[in-house]
Amino acid sequence: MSLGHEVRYRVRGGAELNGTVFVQGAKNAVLPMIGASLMAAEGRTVLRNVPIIEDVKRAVELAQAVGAKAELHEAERTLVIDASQLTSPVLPEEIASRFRGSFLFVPALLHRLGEAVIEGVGGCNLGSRNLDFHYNGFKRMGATVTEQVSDDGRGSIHVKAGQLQGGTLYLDTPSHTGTENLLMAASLAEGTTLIKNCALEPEVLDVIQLLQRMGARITGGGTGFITVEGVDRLTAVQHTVMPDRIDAGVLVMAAAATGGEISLVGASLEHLGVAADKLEQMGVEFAQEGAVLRVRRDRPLRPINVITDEYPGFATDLQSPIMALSCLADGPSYIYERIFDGRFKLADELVRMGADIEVNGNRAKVNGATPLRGAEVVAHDLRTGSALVLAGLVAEGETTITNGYYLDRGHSHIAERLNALGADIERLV
Ligand SMILES: CC(=O)N[C@H]1[C@@H](OP(=O)(O)OP(=O)(O)OC[C@H]2O[C@@H](n3ccc(=O)[nH]c3=O)[C@H](O)[C@@H]2O)O[C@H](CO)[C@@H](O)[C@@H]1O
Ligand SMILES: C=C(OP(=O)(O)O)C(=O)O
Repeated sequence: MSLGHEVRYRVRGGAELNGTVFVQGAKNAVLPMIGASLMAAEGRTVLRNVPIIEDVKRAVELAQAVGAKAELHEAERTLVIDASQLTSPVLPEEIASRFRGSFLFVPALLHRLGEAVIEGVGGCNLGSRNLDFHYNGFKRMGATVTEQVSDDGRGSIHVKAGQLQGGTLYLDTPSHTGTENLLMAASLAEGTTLIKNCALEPEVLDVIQLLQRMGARITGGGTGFITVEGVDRLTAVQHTVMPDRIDAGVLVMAAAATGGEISLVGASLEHLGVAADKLEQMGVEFAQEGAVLRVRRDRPLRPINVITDEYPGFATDLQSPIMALSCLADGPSYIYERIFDGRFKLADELVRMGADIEVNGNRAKVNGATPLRGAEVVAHDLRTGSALVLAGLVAEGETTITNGYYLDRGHSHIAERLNALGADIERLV
């Protein structure tokens, strides 16, 4: 199977961005929602405002691989899932290893089939990305977790459970997908579950809303302590996926990089958390007008200090884009990456474009402002990809970004949307 790494993006820099752009539905909300929809044993779940991205296409393939009927109606941005006949507990490597969200199918498989076989979990390669919080939680609910190696040396993890039992669970740190997985597991477990140290991300709250609509009894979302009273069954419902705050943040930074004024339909300043404050300090002006966020930057960018943190802290997924933006700010910017230990591969690519960046472990110093020039650069992960698009928008000449599949994993029609604002970007296959 092609990995799609031959996709490239060509960006010609120099244009100011102006106009109106739509923020896509949230990748990190729709993926757990697809997992949740597999818990409904009857009826059809209808998810609206679904982003048309590669991760969603993989999730649809994975839902089909375990026996569900899943139809993605791209023009309507609507996904219809009928999970009445789940037939296989296996998350096959060729699909599951291409996106992190595959692991969010495990609770549904445990409840519906009594087991899940995980042949691989993908996602951006950001250093160590363990799943111990998830496995420990499932075990505390009565599941057994074993690793098996087949004759050809391929490993897989088998999680088995009769009826999962409620109990007291915790996350060592407030893991985003960890919270979602334990919430889903607890929703159909017998008895009451308390989950401590839960993630507060807006996507987690959106997933809770979907689960509640399906009949789950969940309280405490957004507080760090969540209580779930297990129920016997969940019902298929309709839900509209929240807007993607990371997509919104990248679009804000595109306007910040080029200057100009854009209106983001569906963006919420509140969802940007501390990132909004940091961008304001850099010189970006915001005006929230209902569901539309107006963004303008008409003075020189100032340097910034960024520490990534769980929500409402500065989102790690916006760290790469702000590194690119910092190259344009007049003076030294400091970035401290606290969530992932392998998220600075971008620095070398930006240096290739003329940036001056010193990396020391999980800290980086960006010495701005340096003029950027077009170059052939590599997207090492999704957010490196979006950061390089930002750099390409202001670089002199032409930038070619290889490994474009990563961008396609998380941004829907990014070239078309930016071109409508005045950019010059081509997706080359
Ligand atoms: C599909 C999805 O929603 N992806 C998002 C999710 O990833 P994901 O849910 O994988 O990220 P986590 O919040 O779980 O990870 C945060 C930190 O906890 C560590 N950890 C996590 C789980 C575990 O069992 N053991 C462990 O040690 C990780 O290695 C990492 O250092 O949140 C990240 C942090 O906001 C985002 O960058 C990703 O875009
Ligand atoms: C790290 C990311 O995603 P995933 O967890 O799906 O790899 C991301 O969205 O930047």
